[in-house]
Amino acid sequence: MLSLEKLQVSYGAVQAVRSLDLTVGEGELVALLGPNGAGKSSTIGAITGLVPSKGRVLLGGTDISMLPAESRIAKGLAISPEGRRVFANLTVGENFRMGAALRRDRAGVRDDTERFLDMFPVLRERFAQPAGTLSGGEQQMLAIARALMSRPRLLLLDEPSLGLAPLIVTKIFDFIGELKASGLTLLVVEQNAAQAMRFADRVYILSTGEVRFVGTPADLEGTDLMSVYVGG
Ligand SMILES: Nc1ncnc2c1ncn2[C@@H]1O[C@H](COP(=O)(O)OP(=O)(O)OP(=O)(O)O)[C@@H](O)[C@H]1O
Repeated sequence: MLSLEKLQVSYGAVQAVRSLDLTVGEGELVALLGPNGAGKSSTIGAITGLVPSKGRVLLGGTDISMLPAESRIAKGLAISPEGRRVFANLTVGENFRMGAALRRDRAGVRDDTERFLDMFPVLRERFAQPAGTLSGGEQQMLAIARALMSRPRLLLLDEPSLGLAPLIVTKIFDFIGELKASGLTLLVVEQNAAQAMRFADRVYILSTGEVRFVGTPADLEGTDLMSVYVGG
């Protein structure tokens, strides 16, 4: 579904990502782990087209490297950004509609809205409330639901656990597990390795812009890679 070939991201003299090769198969959940400054957000930015990069980004076999960010969304990419960036002044309902802005199937949009409100009942209670008044965990749920409203082929989740209480983090990852079970393809960037590994088929560990490990969570057991690079 996603293939990164020799991806490079530089900010002036800083090489944030160096020749990264990464794949996410259809229906797979891949976790991208690594310490602060490893290049995880830069990788996500390069996939969405919001950060300039070199190398190739293929979505479903099609090279999207040259496409602007909005065209990539139209091709089936969606992101729940780091820091739960919802439209704070818009209501929860309006955030849902923004996520579905490119869709023309009204009945489908209605059905999906109901589906995600069933999954996150608290968002139904807050439907008419400005998103900025939600708690951190509620905003994270909304950011994910909004991304899902575009009916993506591939969902990118950038640090869904950031700044949330452990109980909420577990809830968010339970939901991510449900999304995977429904057949969605996911790339999840996380500092919280234990949660990310619960449902991951494969794990990439990135440090200073380079891959240090690729394999299954089981392959990681018995190595000291987690404590060396991720601290857990
Ligand atoms: N706009 C920028 N200008 C200059 N350097 C940047 C910029 N954005 C990121 N960097 C640098 O690139 C490197 C990778 O940053 P990136 O944000 O991709 O890492 P990360 O793995 O997402 O880290 P974190 O987990 O702390 O969010 C870091 O050294 C960072 O300082």
